[in-house]
Amino acid sequence: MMRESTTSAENRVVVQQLAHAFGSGETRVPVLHELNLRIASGEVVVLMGPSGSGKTTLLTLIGALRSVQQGSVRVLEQELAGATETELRQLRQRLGFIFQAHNLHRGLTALENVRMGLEIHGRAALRQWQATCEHALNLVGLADRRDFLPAALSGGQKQRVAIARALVGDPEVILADEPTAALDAENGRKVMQLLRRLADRRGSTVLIVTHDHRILDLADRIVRMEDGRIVRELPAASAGGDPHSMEAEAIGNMGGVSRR
Ligand SMILES: Nc1ncnc2c1ncn2[C@@H]1O[C@H](COP(=O)(O)OP(=O)(O)OP(=O)(O)O)[C@@H](O)[C@H]1O
Repeated sequence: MMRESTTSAENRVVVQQLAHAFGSGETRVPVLHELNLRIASGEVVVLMGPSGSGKTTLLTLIGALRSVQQGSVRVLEQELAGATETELRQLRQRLGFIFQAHNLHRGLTALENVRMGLEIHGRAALRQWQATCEHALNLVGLADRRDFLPAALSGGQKQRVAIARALVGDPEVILADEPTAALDAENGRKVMQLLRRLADRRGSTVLIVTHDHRILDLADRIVRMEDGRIVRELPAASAGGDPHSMEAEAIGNMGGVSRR
C-alpha cells in the first residue's frame, strides 16, 4: 500500500556551514552559526538544547519553509540555497511535517484530515485512499475516532491525527517539532516508537526537536544545540550501559529526567 522510497541516498539531509539571522541592520540577530549536520536514511536524530538555541529555525530551514541565507542545505539531493519556488514546493511534498500547531481543519473529521496529507503528496485520487488513511489512524491508535471532528478530540488525540496526516503520504524525511509535548508518557512513547519503526522498516529519515528525555533511548543520535551551534553529538547506542542515564547525564543540564 505504501509507496516505494525513491531515494536511497545515504545522506538524506546534509547541512554545511549554515548560518541564519533574523532582522536586518541594527536589529539583525544571528541565530545559527556555521552549522554542519548529516542525517542518513533510516536514522532517527533528536535535536535538543535550551529554548532559543535555534532548533526550530534549523528544522524549518531543512523543511524548506524558510530561505537559506548562507551556507548549504541539501535535502533528498535537492540544494535549497538558491532553489526555485517550484523546486522547493516539490521537495516539501516529499517531507512529512509534525509541528506543534497541528492546524487540523475544524470542519473535517479525523479521517478527512488525514486524507489532506495524501492531497499534499498528490495522492488524494488513490483508489484505496480510505483504507490508507484508516491504516494511518490505526498506527496512531485512533481507528475508533475516525469520524470525530477535532473539537471532540483531546489535545493529544489531535496531535496524533496530525501525525497520521504527516505519515500517510509515506514521506522519505519526517521533521517533527515537539511531537510528544501534548501527549502523556504512554502515548508519547507510542508516537516515538512509531517513528522508530518507520525508520527501521521503511528507511525514513527522522529529525525530532524535543525537550522530552523519555524518548531519547529510541534515537540513533542526539544532537545538542546551544546559541545557534551544535555543541555535542552523541551516538545513542555507543553511550553504553543504561542508555537512559548515560544520555541524560552526558547531555546534562536539561532539567529533570523522568524515566519509565
Ligand atoms: N521569525 C522570527 N523573527 C525574529 N526572531 C526569531 C524568529 N524566529 C525565531 N527567532 C529568534 O531566533 C532564536 C532561535 O529561535 P528558535 O525558535 O529556533 O529556538 P528553539 O531552540 O527552537 O527554541 P524553543 O525550544 O523555545 O522552541 C530565538 O532567539 C528567537 O527569538
